[in-house]
Amino acid sequence: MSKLRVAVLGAQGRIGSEAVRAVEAAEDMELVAALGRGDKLETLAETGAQVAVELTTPASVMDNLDFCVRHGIHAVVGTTGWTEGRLAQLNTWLAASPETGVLIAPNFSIGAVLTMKFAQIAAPYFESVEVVELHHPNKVDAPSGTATRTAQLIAAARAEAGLGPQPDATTTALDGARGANVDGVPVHAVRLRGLLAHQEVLLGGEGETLTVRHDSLHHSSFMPGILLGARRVVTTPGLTFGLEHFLDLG
Ligand SMILES: NC(=O)C1=CN([C@@H]2O[C@H](COP(=O)(O)OP(=O)(O)OC[C@H]3O[C@@H](n4cnc5c(N)ncnc54)[C@H](OP(=O)(O)O)[C@@H]3O)[C@@H](O)[C@H]2O)C=CC1
Ligand SMILES: O=C(O)C1=N[C@H](C(=O)O)C[C@H](O)C1
Repeated sequence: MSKLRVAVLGAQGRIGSEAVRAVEAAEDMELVAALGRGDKLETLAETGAQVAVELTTPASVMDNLDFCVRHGIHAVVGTTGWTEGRLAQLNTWLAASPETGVLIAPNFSIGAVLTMKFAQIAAPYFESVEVVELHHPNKVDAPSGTATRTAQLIAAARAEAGLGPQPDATTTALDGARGANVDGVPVHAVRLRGLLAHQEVLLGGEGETLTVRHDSLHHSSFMPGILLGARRVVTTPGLTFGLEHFLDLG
């Protein structure tokens, strides 16, 4: 059977360099391009890449995806910075290239995907919920894509269960003291040397709390998700948001 032809964008970066090694080590894949900033996107077409793994920056990702979708190259995207406007733009591009698939995964690690799922399940049963994400200090965006997605899922689960606003008597606060407000869920971002990627979801009800915590201790935690995404995206046209759609989580 022929190997899946995979390219990595952001190949010299922290996660991109790990993805290059993972693709090279995968028996069913061939690494056909490893591109960094300034490299020509035309290389993707010239090398016959079927899937581009996009691991760059929020400032670069849209131009890269525009090129990929126009050339019918499927994409597996870990880069953060997704807004409603950006997703709408991407869907417009995909509508003009209906055979092409794009997976955007706020987090490729199975533990992080499960954290989101567990938080979603727990959310209707607790009056209060806050998200704390903790990352290495070289991270350029805050809050993390994972924390933003987690808060959105929690907010949707609360709304569906008919829960109102959270209790919070704060009337005076320093800027940022209560975190970022993502759909009514406070999200706090910590940047600390020594950390990689971590998240806690704190849930509180009368007389009890529940904490769901996940730690990515090495970039290898993201690799099985990236490889799974590359294998599945080629037969999944359109936009898929979240790796959970490629997992059987029940
Ligand atoms: N979904 C997930 O599971 C994960 C997502 N991420 C996300 O992935 C992204 C990358 O993270 P990280 O590796 O830590 O960041 P890095 O800054 O280490 O890596 C980004 C790399 O992309 C390069 N780059 C920038 N623009 C382009 C471009 N147009 N074409 C090709 N390469 C480009 C940068 O080059 P230069 O240094 O020259 O600017 C750099 O080498 C972030 O958005 C992060 O949040 C990270 C880990 C897991
Ligand atoms: O920048 C990182 O490192 C990470 N970014 C992603 C995010 O913003 O959620 C995923 C993971 O947290 C690591």
